[in-house]
Amino acid sequence: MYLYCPRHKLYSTPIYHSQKAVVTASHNTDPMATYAPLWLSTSPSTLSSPFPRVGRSFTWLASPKPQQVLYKRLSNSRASCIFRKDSERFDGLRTKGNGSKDGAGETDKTEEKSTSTPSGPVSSNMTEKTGEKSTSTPSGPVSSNKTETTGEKSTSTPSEPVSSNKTEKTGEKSTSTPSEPVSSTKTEKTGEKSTSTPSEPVSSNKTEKTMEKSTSTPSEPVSSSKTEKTGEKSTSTPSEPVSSNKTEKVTIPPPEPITSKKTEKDVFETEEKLAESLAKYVADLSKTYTKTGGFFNVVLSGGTLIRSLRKLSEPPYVNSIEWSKWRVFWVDERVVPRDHIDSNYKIALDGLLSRVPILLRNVYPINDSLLDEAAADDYEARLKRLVNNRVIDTSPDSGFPVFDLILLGMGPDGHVASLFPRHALLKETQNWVAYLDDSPKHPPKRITFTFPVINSSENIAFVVCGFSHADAVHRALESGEDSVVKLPVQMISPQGQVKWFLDKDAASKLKKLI
Ligand SMILES: O=C(O)[C@H](O)[C@@H](O)[C@H](O)[C@H](O)COP(=O)(O)O
Repeated sequence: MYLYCPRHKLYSTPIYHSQKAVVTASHNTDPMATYAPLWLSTSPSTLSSPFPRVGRSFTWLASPKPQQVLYKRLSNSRASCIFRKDSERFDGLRTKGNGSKDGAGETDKTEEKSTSTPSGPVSSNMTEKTGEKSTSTPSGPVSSNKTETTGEKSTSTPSEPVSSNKTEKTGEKSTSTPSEPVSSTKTEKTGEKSTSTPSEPVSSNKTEKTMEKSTSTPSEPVSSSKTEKTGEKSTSTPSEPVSSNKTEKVTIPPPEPITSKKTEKDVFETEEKLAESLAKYVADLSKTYTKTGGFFNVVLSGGTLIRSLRKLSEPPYVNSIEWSKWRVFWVDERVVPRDHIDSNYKIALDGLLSRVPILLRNVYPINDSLLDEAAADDYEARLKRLVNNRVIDTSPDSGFPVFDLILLGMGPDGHVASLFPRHALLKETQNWVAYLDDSPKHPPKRITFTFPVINSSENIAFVVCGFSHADAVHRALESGEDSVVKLPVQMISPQGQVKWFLDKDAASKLKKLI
């Protein structure tokens, strides 16, 4: 099923059978503003009845084979339909950039070419391939595809044009079932349901490095438990046509009613077993996001997290993961030179990235020639260029960047990233990246993602080991809404999935294990 705007000869998102849509109001500057799309009951030649007016809802008819999906799923389970000319590529698509020097941290010349660096939250049109239906709960992309528009230049000779208007991701869902945890908890909250089908294994990405064959079998976490919470989620849509000076979008609730955002926690007997399960989780997500050409935008923390990711640099994952499709960012970073012992980039490079065939060009450390606030501003501007070039998704709701996976540690005081208890940055709601020079954890000067960015992530995984974290883990997972002063970790409430990887010590003060 397509939406079609006869006035602008624009096709739109193919819609699945029985989906409902509501046309909301639009900016009159928007080429689609004046007209809601005309429904195509079968193919462009047989247009269905005149299109509904703004504000009315209507049901998609039977669905012919969709061509291209052009919508971004909104965080509250609506998807805004963004049309494109049936014969034209996306405007703003870059031809293959001349790229920049390979190597981590080199400014990507094509990044620089983007004309605008959005000031606040960014909304951008995205290419979306069909998100195939899944029956399972979302852990993979809610629906996020990115047109590859920057010269994502590989360090190896690209076998195909590095940048094209090729779409990169399908809304595929991982079929990952983590190795049986001894305990894991699933908390159901209202959220969004992905509708992608379980992904098939991607072709393995042969690594240039040979590693000893690992004989380890996926680990058995100590315990796991699932609890269900339900809640209403508003999918408010304008009841009245809104004045014509707003952006008109077709908002499409998902084919099925929204379901739950899950918080899972797996507890493992040892850190070794945690590391094995964490590697499988990350590899499964990578497979989901990189299937049929998508990229996997991963965000790392500092601290002991990297050590727990070590299994990714061993077979089978070092060979099976499509590392060339990984892009790596940092949720926080110390404002020190990249080769400094305190640098999270150095920790990750030494502990993981130098051991896997990742393209260093797809690794985005901070610009270590900048100090203080400038380092944060620069990283934020860089992210916005990548968003503008459709390398990173944005949440159509909030305009903040949407990463596929953010891997977080947590301090004993409940800090996450470099967001510390009672710090002013906990209240930051506009900037994507903030600077602080009073970190209670050494070193004092850092940059950090803010909560709006962290909470826009499609998947968040906490990796926490050690008895010293047990109190904060208990407060994060069991203190509920009643705690007067929230720890930073309690302010993590993403639209996507949250999974906790805990060793027994860190989970030792949890009441509900099974
Ligand atoms: O740059 C940092 O320091 C980290 O990003 C920080 O947020 C870390 O993840 C926690 O402090 C947990 O650190 P440990 O895992 O070492 O306890």
